Amino acid sequence: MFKVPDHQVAGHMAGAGALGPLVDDSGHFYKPLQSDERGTNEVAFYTSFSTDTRVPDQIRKFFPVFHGTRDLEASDGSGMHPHLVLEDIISSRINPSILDIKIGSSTWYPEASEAYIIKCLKKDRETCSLTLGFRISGLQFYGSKETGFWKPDRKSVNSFTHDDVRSALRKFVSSNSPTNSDIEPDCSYASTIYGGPDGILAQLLELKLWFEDQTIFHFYSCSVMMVYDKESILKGENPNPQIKLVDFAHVMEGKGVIDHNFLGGLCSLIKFISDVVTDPNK
Ligand SMILES: Nc1ncnc2c1ncn2[C@@H]1O[C@H](COP(=O)(O)OP(=O)(O)OP(=O)(O)O)[C@@H](O)[C@H]1O
Ligand SMILES: O=P(O)(O)O[C@@H]1[C@H](O)[C@H](O)[C@@H](OP(=O)(O)O)[C@H](OP(=O)(O)O)[C@H]1O
Repeated sequence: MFKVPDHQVAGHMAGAGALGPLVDDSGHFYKPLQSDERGTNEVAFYTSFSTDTRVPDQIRKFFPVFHGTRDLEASDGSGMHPHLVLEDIISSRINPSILDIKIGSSTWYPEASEAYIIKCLKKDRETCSLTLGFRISGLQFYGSKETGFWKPDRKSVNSFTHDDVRSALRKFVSSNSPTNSDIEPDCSYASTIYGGPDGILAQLLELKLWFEDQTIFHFYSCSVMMVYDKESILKGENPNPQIKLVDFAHVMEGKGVIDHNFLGGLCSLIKFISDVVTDPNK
């Protein structure tokens, strides 16, 4: 039985007459192929990535597992449509806190059309991408049974300033309510979620090491998803903080050159997160 995902935070969403992803009970996430070259490009990326022996095994855990493509009844009611069949990186979690962070100061690739470059550059300028090297694309933070989720709409997230980004990265790991802007985030989960040998910072640093070396792919407009279960912390269980890369519609060949656009953004994100870990009371 296919349904609209409960916890999607960004991107094209399924809805009345809108084409968007679906999930089922088997732990799969079905992303409809976008009708232009974005769809075929994303399939080509997953196909080549999953068979490329140059990709180290320990790096594969940062990508959703790819199970090919499948024709499904599209969410917009337009009939059968091809979908990427991906590992659902969220569905096994209860009340997950999620951040979708689009990496790179430039979301457009050099070979793109003038019209596409203009569209992306406008967005990169209006958001934090150009100045920070990344922008928050979407988020949902779990507060408690009483407050539920903080899930600001797309327009508010796109207008985040540097201070808003800093504050969001603190709220993500705080025990107090994310919805109440008068309360200073306490960052009391910073060491559990960001820090430690299995924390988000360690994972980002491992990914960075690969990006310092790999010249196979250039990941334009790709996101790092960060996710954990806040309720598990409250129960004294492992909140299982994880990063995963998603959205490969604009991955280009690296042609022997490092992906300095992605690497720069990743370094900037790492610095923001290390600041929270080093000085949670700032
Ligand atoms: N494998 C996955 N498992 C679970 N959720 C996912 C997965 N991939 C993506 N998502 C959810 O869907 C959202 C959008 O994903 P993605 O960026 O791939 O879509 P898109 O429509 O191409 O986005 P955009 O409009 O930014 O290009 C993510 O923010 C996340 O909430
Ligand atoms: O950041 P927002 O406000 O969610 O805006 C979307 C975002 O910039 C996507 O990256 C873009 O898809 P591409 O990267 O694939 O171009 C999409 O274009 P679209 O509406 O033309 O699909 C935008 O709507």
